[in-house]
Amino acid sequence: MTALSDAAIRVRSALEARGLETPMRGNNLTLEEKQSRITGLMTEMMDVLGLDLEDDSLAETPERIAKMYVREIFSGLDYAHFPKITLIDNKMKVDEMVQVRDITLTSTCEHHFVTIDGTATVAYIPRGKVIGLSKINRIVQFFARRPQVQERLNQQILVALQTLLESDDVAVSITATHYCVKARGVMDATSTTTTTSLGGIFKSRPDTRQEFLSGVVR
Ligand SMILES: Nc1nc2c(ncn2[C@@H]2O[C@H](COP(=O)(O)OP(=O)(O)OP(=O)(O)O)[C@@H](O)[C@H]2O)c(=O)[nH]1
Ligand SMILES: [Zn+2]
Repeated sequence: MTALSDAAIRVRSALEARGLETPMRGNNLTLEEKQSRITGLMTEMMDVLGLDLEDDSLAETPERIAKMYVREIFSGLDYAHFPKITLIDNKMKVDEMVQVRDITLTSTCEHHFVTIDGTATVAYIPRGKVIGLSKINRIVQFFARRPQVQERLNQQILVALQTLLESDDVAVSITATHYCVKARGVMDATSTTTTTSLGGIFKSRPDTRQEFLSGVVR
């Protein structure tokens, strides 16, 4: 088993303490065991649907789906995949907002297991440390690679960054299309959902809040 990084352990504890962790019971299965179990279950599901698993196009679908779940779209359930975090001392004494806009976000709705397709905007006010820019995108991706509801995803990214930066002054907003709304059910092809979580002075100071939100709403 891979040892978890200090960053991963601290982020997981912070989420647990706030009741924001994804509901997980965990188990001792290895990646290979998970893949093999899901392959069997997908084979059964396709069989129940009456599909011909001997067809050359369908034969490997159960295995493909299992690999996709475990190693790609649900890989964020395992903190062994938490990104390596680079923090540097704020020697340049930045004290204004750093804002990263339009971070690509692809997640999966936990109610229907279909795609959530959107973007995230993240901002923070540097205190003692500055975080490597790409690490913000990687943290967004890590939590997106779980079955999610957008509200929890938004909060998990916020708390992860607050924990790593040791500062409350972080803001996160996500705008996304839910394919469970667009491609089935209510079949609304145009609506998008925006969620926002504000911490520290983003919440308490109207001008800071406004500066962040003006970068989100175009
Ligand atoms: N708050 C929230 N709701 C979500 C999210 N993703 C999907 N949902 C909603 O979860 C709800 C599940 O409702 P149910 O009535 O159990 O499911 P359903 O019968 O498939 O409902 P319809 O989607 O209305 O057909 C739906 O209203 C979805 O739109 C999300 O990220 N946040
Ligand atoms: Zn859904």
